[in-house]
Amino acid sequence: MGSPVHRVSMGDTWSRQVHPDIESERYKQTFDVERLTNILDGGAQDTALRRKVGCSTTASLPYRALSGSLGFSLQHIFLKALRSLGSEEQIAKWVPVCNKFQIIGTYAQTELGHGTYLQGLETEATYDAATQEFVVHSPTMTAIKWWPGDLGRSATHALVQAQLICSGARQGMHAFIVPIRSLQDHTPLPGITVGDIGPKMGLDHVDNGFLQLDHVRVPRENMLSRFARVLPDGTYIKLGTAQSNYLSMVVTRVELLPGITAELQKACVIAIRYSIIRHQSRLRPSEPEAKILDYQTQQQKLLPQLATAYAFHFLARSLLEFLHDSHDAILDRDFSLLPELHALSAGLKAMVSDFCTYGAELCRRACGGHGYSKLSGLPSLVTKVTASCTFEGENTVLYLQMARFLVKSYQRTQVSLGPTLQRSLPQSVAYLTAPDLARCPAQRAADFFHPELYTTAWAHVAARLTKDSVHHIQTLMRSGADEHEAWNRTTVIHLQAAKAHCYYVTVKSFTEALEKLESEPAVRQVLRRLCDLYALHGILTNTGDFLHDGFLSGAQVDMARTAYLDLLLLVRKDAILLTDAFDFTDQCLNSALGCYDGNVYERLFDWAQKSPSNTQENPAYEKYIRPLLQSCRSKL
Ligand SMILES: CCCCCCCCCC(=O)SCCNC(=O)CCNC(=O)[C@H](O)C(C)(C)COP(=O)(O)OP(=O)(O)OC[C@H]1O[C@@H](n2cnc3c(N)ncnc32)[C@H](O)[C@@H]1OP(=O)(O)O
Ligand SMILES: Cc1cc2nc3c(=O)[nH]c(=O)nc-3n(C[C@H](O)[C@H](O)[C@H](O)COP(=O)(O)OP(=O)(O)OC[C@H]3O[C@@H](n4cnc5c(N)ncnc54)[C@H](O)[C@@H]3O)c2cc1C
Repeated sequence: MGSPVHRVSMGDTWSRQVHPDIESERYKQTFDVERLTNILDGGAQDTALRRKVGCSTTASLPYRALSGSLGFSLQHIFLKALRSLGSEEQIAKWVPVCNKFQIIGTYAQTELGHGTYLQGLETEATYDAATQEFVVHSPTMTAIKWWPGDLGRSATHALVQAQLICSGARQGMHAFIVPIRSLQDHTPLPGITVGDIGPKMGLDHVDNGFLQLDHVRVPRENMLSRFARVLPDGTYIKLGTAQSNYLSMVVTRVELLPGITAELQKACVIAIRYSIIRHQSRLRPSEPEAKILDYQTQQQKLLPQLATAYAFHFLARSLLEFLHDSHDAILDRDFSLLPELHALSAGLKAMVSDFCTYGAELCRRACGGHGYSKLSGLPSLVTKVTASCTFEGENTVLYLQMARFLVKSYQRTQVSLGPTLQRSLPQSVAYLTAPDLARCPAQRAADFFHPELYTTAWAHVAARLTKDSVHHIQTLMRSGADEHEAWNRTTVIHLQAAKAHCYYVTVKSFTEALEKLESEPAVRQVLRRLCDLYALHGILTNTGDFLHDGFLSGAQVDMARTAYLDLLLLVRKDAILLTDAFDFTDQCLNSALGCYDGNVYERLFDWAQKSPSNTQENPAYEKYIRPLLQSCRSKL
């Protein structure tokens, strides 16, 4: 078993001596950090493998190690789309050349004029039976592909999502592999205009690009044909549903979750380690300046974020398991699980990216001025995770997809009650037919430490908001609105229902993960506190939803708050160990505030002196400052 990676630090002078403030936080080990790391990885062997790969590859290529941002991430998405949408023959042809990086792929779906509304995509792929080719074309300016990652300067091939036109009809969005640059000299191929879309808010290591296609011809075999086929004479054979070619987005949304969650985990590691080193003001006039993590408000800022980072780890694992269990069936064209999988992937990607963005920014602000310094690693982390609220589906739109699924599920309970329905409702919405608990049974604060109690509370609120949204639609339609207007005028309530449902799913997946840890009592206890904290933090930041119909009384909210504040003190004791368990190397954190050894000030000063503004000639002096000073002097 390799040495814990979080001790593989910057390798600079200060790595040799751990700061006493942070060292003392590691003495009292209430649980085995290495065991928790193993649990997060899925086992000791997985930890060893991750460390081996992580250290040998990223550390040996320093540019890759910085903040863990790897290049060519779209190759992975190109491959996933290929595996979801391609036939076995197409997979056999294209996957090996991708794996060997003989080609560099990107996923080109979004256009200048459309990102969300896929039915509005304008790029066309018209079948020419005479030559058995597709003519892929951007008919308008707004059809130009815009945003695909690695397209600006790197990709040689694009998986282009286009409206298929064959047998004289438009057949909807289909995927086509289009070579865009020469494999000999990387110049754009005939009919291809390609480049970078220019500066962005973050993700500077990714060359997001544009692609304009002028009647580019590709062979018939380049249309990914798992769910649809075009015969040599142009006959269109549909093998899936209207949304089959959306499958790659479902897969990507699920598989992005661990990476998005890792950004919040890193922000928590940096901010919590810094909050142990940073002393500021006094808790008692007679005492030395306090570690800022000893202020209750600092605990309230950071520790629920730490709980969220752990909650999302187990949520992502549970959704990945669901994807792996259902993906093969879907590839075999059994679409029975697809609606639930789509709804969960959409809603949970929206929630995880929303909360990770909010949490990373909260961690940054909790570090005061040094959190505004790029040397903290936090600003780049915040701008990077912010992008996840938009890419792979803009969050509002994705929450509404979840809401659509909740409404349809609830409507099913209205047409036929009875035991058969309970079995047939998808597992994630089974609570819609469960007997409703009108009132929370809590009698004292300690009752809120029972997962069953807070899971039921979340299910109650999610069910009420879903029913509320359906009744709102029905009321509007009775007053004369058509279904589309009624839907749109209810979307604010739909969003509330979708968010409550996503929070319920997360709480449930965390409690289920804990049930599997019976053989790890110490780790289970510390994770149980985080699960309690995550659930109660959600209740206390949405008390209105729980008070609304009297499910919780005011007195019970006070009990929940008492339990919550007690939890902050308990989790505070294990905070450093819980951040160590994520096992990020210092290179990956790329932060002067978050290093394992805690020597913050030495690194801030050292890194500042090494920053370009201190190591390069200052042209401003000769050009502006000296003339200014001289002109002012001459007037004295
Ligand atoms: C280090 C950094 C690494 C970064 C990597 C970043 C990579 C980013 C790559 C990208 O961003 S790729 C582009 C991603 N773009 C999107 O995600 C587009 C989002 N828009 C959509 O998914 C659809 O247009 C939308 C769901 C919003 C609407 O779909 P529709 O236009 O078909 O309409 P509608 O909402 O009426 O859905 C019709 C039916 O299809 C179903 N449906 C929609 N999307 C589906 C889907 N994906 N899978 C399965 N079913 C789906 C939907 O549930 C519904 O079923 P029911 O009629 O039974 O209710
Ligand atoms: C960093 C980054 C990387 C990306 N990488 C890729 C890539 O590799 N490949 C690729 O194809 N694309 C990529 N994209 C594009 C991304 O997928 C789109 O930006 C995203 O799907 C949103 O579409 P849009 O930009 O057209 O926004 P729009 O859909 O125009 O949304 C704008 C606003 O309108 C609202 N809105 C839109 N439709 C509705 C609706 N039906 N109901 C309510 N509100 C609505 C949205 O909520 C949002 O507030 C990337 C984007 C970013 C930021």
